[in-house]
Amino acid sequence: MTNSLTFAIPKGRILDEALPVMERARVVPEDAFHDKANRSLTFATTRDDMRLIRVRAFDVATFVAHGAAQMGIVGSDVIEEFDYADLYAPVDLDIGHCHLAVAEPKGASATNGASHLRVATKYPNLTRRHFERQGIQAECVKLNGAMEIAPELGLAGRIVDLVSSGRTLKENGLVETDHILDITARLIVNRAALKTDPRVAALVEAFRADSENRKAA
Ligand SMILES: Nc1ncnc2c1ncn2[C@@H]1O[C@H](COP(=O)(O)OP(=O)(O)OP(=O)(O)O)[C@@H](O)[C@H]1O
Ligand SMILES: O=P(O)(O)OC[C@H]1O[C@H](OP(=O)(O)OP(=O)(O)O)[C@H](O)[C@@H]1O
Repeated sequence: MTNSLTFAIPKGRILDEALPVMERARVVPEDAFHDKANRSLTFATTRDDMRLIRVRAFDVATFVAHGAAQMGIVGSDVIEEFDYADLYAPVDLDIGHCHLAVAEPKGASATNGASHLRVATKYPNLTRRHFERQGIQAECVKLNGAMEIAPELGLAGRIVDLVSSGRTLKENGLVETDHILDITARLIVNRAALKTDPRVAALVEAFRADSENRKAA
């Protein structure tokens, strides 16, 4: 067998939408992958030259950028936050729709006139860039989840986080004040692998063709 391809996918919420897209590109995990009790992180696929790894969303980009995985699926939020030069995102998969937003406690108007702000977020780079464009220096407090409780506990006056239905903000007494970035999940590939391994290029074409078929339908 030739050297194996490694395809990285996030373990959380994109997964359900990603699996049918992957299946149409003939990337199909073994049955054990669907067993919630299974603690394995590596899974065989129906291709004997490909395996899947299931990792955290931010780590998908890291594995692919370093060539430890040749390709993967991840939200454009993660791609933009890291901005890895070795990562190429050739196909918008039109799944995992959400947006990145600034939010603050209802009635606070905390950003008015300030030149320096404290912001709780999982996205310090995107946050700093967003506020820099407004001439504001953002001091970021890095959290990995549950950003929405930070203002109430005095950790930061506002948050930058993903919003989909808006329910999490509402149920935590926050309102959106700025829409930063629309987000969808993308196919990502390692640039060197794309140049040197024709199987990677063929898979990119399979995902691209599926995406175009869906757009045309
Ligand atoms: N509310 C949402 N609606 C739609 N897509 C979302 C939403 N929240 C996050 N996403 C997308 O899903 C990705 C997170 O995927 P996932 O839940 O698999 O992450 P994870 O690996 O479980 O994250 P964590 O590191 O928090 O454990 C985000 O990067 C974003 O692209
Ligand atoms: O607008 P909504 O539809 O309410 O979705 C927004 C929530 O979804 C994401 O969290 P997720 O559920 O992925 O959990 P996390 O805190 O572990 O990231 C995000 O961080 C928000 O908390």
